Amino acid sequence: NHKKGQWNKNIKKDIDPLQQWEIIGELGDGAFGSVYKAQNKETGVLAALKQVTINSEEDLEDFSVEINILAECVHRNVVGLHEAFFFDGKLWMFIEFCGAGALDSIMVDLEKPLTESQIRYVCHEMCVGLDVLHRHHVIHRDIKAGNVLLTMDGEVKLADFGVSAKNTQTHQRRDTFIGTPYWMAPEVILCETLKDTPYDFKADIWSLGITLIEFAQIEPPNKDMHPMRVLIKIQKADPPSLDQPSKWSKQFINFINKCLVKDPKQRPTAAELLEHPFIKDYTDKSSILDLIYESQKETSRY
Ligand SMILES: COc1ccc(Nc2ncnc(-c3cccnc3Nc3cc(NC(=O)c4cccc(C(F)(F)F)c4)ccc3C)n2)cc1
Repeated sequence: NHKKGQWNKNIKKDIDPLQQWEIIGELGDGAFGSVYKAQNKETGVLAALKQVTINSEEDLEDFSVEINILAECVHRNVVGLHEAFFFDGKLWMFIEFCGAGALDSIMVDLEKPLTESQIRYVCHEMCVGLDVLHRHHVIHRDIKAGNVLLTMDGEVKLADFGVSAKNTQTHQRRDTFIGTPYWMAPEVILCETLKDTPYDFKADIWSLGITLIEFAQIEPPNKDMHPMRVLIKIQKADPPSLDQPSKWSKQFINFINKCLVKDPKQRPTAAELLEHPFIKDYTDKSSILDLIYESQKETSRY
């Protein structure tokens, strides 16, 4: 019917994805449907496949936002969309497979935090990825170690498994539920006017600061506190900092302090952070390749 929204050009219609792709495994049960490992029959390329049953036009619009974000923000530091299908009442998203998985699982498997040189490299790559998203008016809104993927050759990619990312252009807000509070910026909790203003992308910069503490200590600050109490504490208390500052460089501590400023107007942009001495021109991936090697040895032990 003519009322149907303009069809999303990034989604292939009425083609059976399993003609081109073969499902070769499961990647655990996600919040939205389940996620599989798939392989392209022709090219051998690996993908993470998410199938979502579409029950309404609104569902389709919601997931179209996600597909449009990925189709628009094509960059080595943002997880890539191979292709998307609408078939058999389901949306099929084939995402480039990142072989080493998410950084929170790596730290949990190895039962240790990242070293400062590993944090410097990952932080640099995350700032480049955030700059790409923010330049496309996309706010991630759930930056944390669990949404940072690593490929086997040490590439760092921003992902969003909770799918809270919001495309300010379409002002379509993803599900209104509050995500995990530990990484949440003060203004996001208070719903201050700054939420929907040119500063709302600054929330990702605060979450980046919290994520750097998570990389250094395996957990974000206040992790053992009840989530509701955390919301109040983030509002009231001074910004968190590293438990053992003497273990870390002055530059690292200074970088975190720059991200964890409560007033979003005073927080730097991702582009400005890329000029900070802690990460400026830092592209040495050797320390993260060691981490991936250790992590693969650890998990292949079973
Ligand atoms: C041992 O465990 C693992 C786990 C994951 C992996 N590798 C991997 N590589 C790529 N994707 C995934 C993945 C895992 C679970 C759920 N979803 C995954 N990818 C995925 C991501 C998305 N969407 C986004 O990441 C996304 C959505 C909105 C915005 C954004 C962003 F703002 F970051 F660009 C990103 C959509 C569909 C899929 C299948 N997992 C390898 C081993």
